[in-house]
Amino acid sequence: MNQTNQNWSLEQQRVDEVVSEISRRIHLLEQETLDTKSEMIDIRKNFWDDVTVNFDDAAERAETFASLKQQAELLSERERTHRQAALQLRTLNKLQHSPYFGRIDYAEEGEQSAEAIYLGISSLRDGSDENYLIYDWRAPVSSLYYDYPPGPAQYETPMGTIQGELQLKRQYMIREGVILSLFDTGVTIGDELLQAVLGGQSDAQMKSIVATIQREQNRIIRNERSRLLVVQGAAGSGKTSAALQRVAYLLYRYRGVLTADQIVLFSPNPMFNSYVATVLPELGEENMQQTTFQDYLVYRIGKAFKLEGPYAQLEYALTNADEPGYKARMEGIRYKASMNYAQLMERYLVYLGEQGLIFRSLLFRGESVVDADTLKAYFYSLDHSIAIPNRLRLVAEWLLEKLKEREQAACSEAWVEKEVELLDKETYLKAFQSLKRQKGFTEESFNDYDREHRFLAKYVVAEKFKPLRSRIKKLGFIDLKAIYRQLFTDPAFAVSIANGGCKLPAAWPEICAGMVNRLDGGEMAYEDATPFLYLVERIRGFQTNTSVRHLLIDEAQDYTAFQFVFLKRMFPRSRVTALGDLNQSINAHTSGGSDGFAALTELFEPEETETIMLMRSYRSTRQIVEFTSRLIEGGDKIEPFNRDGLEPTLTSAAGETELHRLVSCRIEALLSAGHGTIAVICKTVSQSRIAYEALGKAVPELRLLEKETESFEPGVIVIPSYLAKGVEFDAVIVYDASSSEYSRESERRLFYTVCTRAMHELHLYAAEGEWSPFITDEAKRLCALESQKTATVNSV
Ligand SMILES: Nc1ncnc2c1ncn2[C@@H]1O[C@H](COP(=O)(O)OP(=O)(O)OP(=O)(O)O)[C@@H](O)[C@H]1O
Repeated sequence: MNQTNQNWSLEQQRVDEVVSEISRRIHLLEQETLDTKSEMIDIRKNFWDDVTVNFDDAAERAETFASLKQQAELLSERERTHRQAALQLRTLNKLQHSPYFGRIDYAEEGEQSAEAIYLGISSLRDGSDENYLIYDWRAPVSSLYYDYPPGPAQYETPMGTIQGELQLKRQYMIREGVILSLFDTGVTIGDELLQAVLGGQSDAQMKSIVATIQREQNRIIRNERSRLLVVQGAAGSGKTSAALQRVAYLLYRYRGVLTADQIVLFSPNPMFNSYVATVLPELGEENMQQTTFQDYLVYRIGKAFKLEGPYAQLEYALTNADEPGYKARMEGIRYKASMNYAQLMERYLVYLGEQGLIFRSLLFRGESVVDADTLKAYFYSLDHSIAIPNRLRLVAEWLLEKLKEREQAACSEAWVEKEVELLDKETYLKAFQSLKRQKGFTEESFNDYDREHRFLAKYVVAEKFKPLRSRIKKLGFIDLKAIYRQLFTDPAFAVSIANGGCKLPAAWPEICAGMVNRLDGGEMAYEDATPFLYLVERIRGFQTNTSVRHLLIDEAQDYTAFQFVFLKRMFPRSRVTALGDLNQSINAHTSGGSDGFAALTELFEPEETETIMLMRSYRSTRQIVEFTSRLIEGGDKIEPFNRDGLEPTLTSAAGETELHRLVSCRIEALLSAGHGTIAVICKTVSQSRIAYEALGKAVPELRLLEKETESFEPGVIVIPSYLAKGVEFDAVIVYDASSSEYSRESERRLFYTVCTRAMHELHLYAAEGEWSPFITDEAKRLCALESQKTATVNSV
C-alpha cells in the first residue's frame, strides 16, 4: 500500500469512528427528544388539572396566578429544550453525512508534537467529553486553516496570540460518510476543492462556503474591530457569501449574547432574500432578519401614498428618455440622492425651528377645538432652543389639557343626550362596568337617574374624544405632507433656504413642478420617499431600534446618502457591514457617476472604519471573467479564479425573427448540456415581456420573472437586468447586447452586471445594428464570433 492509499484508509477509518459516535449521539438525542415531547404533551393536557383556580379573594387570586405562572414556565422550559434538541439533531444529521472538510496538524510553540484538528460545521467531543473529534470552523484555532499554508502560523484567542507551526493542511470531500477526495495543500497545484465546488451547477439557493473560505474573505468574516466594515469587491468575489458566513461566525462568537433577531440583512429585493435564506440554517444557525429598504418604506408611508419602488424608477430611467420632463426628473433623482439635498434639508429644518411648520386644525364634530393658527402660534411661542420634536410634545400636552376642557363642556350638549338615549344594551353594560371600575359605583348608585345620566354622558363624550386624543398623542396635528410639499411649492423658496450655502440643480423649477404634481395626485416618487421620511423623523423624533447589533447592507452601492443616514439613525447601536461593487451601481441616481461609499464612511469615525477589497472573482470561468473585466475601467485588477470553460459567444442575427430562433436553439443546446439555470437577461421589464412572448412558443418551460417574484427557482427564465442583481445562473443569454440598448455611460455598469451573472456560459446576441461600444475590440477577441449559420449548427 503506498503512502497515499495508507493515508486514505486511515482517514476513512477515522471518519467511520466519528460517524459511529455521531450515530450514537443521534440515537440518544432522539430518545431524549421523545421524552421531552411526551412531557410537553402531558403538561399541555393536564395544564388546568395542575393549577388551582380560585378568584375568591386577593390572596387566592395571587396564588392562582403564581400557580399558573409556574405551570407556564415549566412548559416553556420544556419547549425550549425541545427546540434546542431539534436544532442539535439537525446539525448532527448533517455531520453524520459529512463530519468534516478539513484538517490541520498544528504544533504550538513549546509543544513536542502536533495536534490533529478536524474542522466541520459544528464541534463534537468524544464520549469522554474530553477531546474534540471535530472543531467548529468558527473556533479560534480554525482560522489557521483559512489563513496559512503549511509553515509558521499564528492565531488569536481571547487570551492572546498563539504561535506555532502548521505541519499539515488537508482537505476532504466526504459524502454519506465516505471520503470521495482527499488532498494536502502544498502538494497539489491550485485549489482542487474550490475547483470542484465552483465547477458544479448553480442552485436556487446560495450555498455555504465554509470548506473553501479564502484568506481575504476570512478577514471579513472574523472582523470584530470596526463599527463600519466596507467590503468593495468585484462581481462574484464572494461578498454576499462572506457576509452570510460572517453572521454565522458572529452568532458563534457571541453565543448567549447575540441572537439572530439582533442581526438585520438589507437585500436588494425579495427574490434575493429567498436566494440567500437557507445559508444560515445550512450551517445550523437560525436565520437573521431579512428585509429590503423598499419594504421598510412601504411599512412606514405606504398607506399615505401610492409609493413608487426603486425598480419602477429604474424602468422609467431606462425606457422614457424621449418623454418630456425626462431630463429634469433624472436631474431631480440624482440631486435628491446627494449630500447637497441632505444639506438643504438641514437648512430647511433650521428654518422650521423658527417658522413655517404647517399645522392642522383639531376638529370635533366639524368644529374646531383648536385651529391651526393657534397651534402654530403656541408652538412658536415656546423656547426656540427646544428641539422641534420636544416642542411638539409640549404642544401635545397643552392640547390634551384643552381637550379636557372641551370634553367637560360637551357633556351638557344636546347631541350627548341623544347619544345616551341611543345606547344599546351591550354598550350600556360596558359603560356601567367601566364606571364601576373607575368610580366604585354600585348597583344602587346606578339606580339614581341623574347620576347615572351624568356618568353615561361622560362615558359617551370620552368615547367620542378617544380618536382625537390618540391623534394628538401621535402628533397628528402637524401636516407633514404639506411641510415637505412646501419646499417645492415655489422654486424661489428653496433658493432662499439654500441661501448660497448649498447647491440646487439647474432644473429646479421643473423638478418642483413635477414633484408637486405627483404629490397632489397622491403619489410619492422613489427619490422623494426617503428624504420625506427623514424629514418626518426629524420633526417627530426618530424611531430608533436599539436592539439590532449588526446591520448588513448588501448591494450597498445602490443606496443614497439619505438612506445611509437613515439607517445609521434608525439603528444607533448597530455595527454596519456594507458590501458593494461600484461597477455594479445600477440605479437611477448614480447614472452621472458615483462618489463611492463616501456618504457612508462620513457617518463613522475613520478609526472605527475598515475597508476590505476583494479582487478575485469566483463565480465565472476564467474566460468569462477575462471578457467581463474588459467592459469596465480598472477591470485589469480583477483576478479570475483559474477555472476553464467555453469562450463567451457573440452572435448577430438578421432581424428579430432570426434572433428568437437562434436564442431558442441556444436554450435547447444549453438544456441538453445539462445546465439547470438559464437566464435570458433583458435590459428592462418591457423588453423582457417582448422576449418572453416571442420565445415562449419554442421554449415551453420558459418563465418570466418580474418584480413581484418572491422566490428564486431553477429553470429557464427571462429576467430584467436589475432583478438579476446578486444572483447567478449556469448560463446567461444577453438578449440584446447592441449599441441601441447599451451605449450610454450610465448603461455600462448595467451591462457589466448582466454579463457577470454567468457561471459557466455567456452568450450575447444582437438583432440589428452595432455591438455595444462597451465590447471593445480587445474584448471581442476573447469571444467566439458566431455567424448565424455556425450558431445554428452548433446549437442543434
Ligand atoms: N471561498 C469560496 N468558496 C467557494 N465558492 C465561493 C467562494 N467565494 C465565492 N464563492 C462562490 O462564488 C459565487 C459568487 O459569490 P457571491 O455571490 O457571494 O459574490 P458577490 O461578490 O456577492 O457577487 P456579486 O457582487 O456579483 O453579486 C457564489 O457561487 C459563491 O458560492
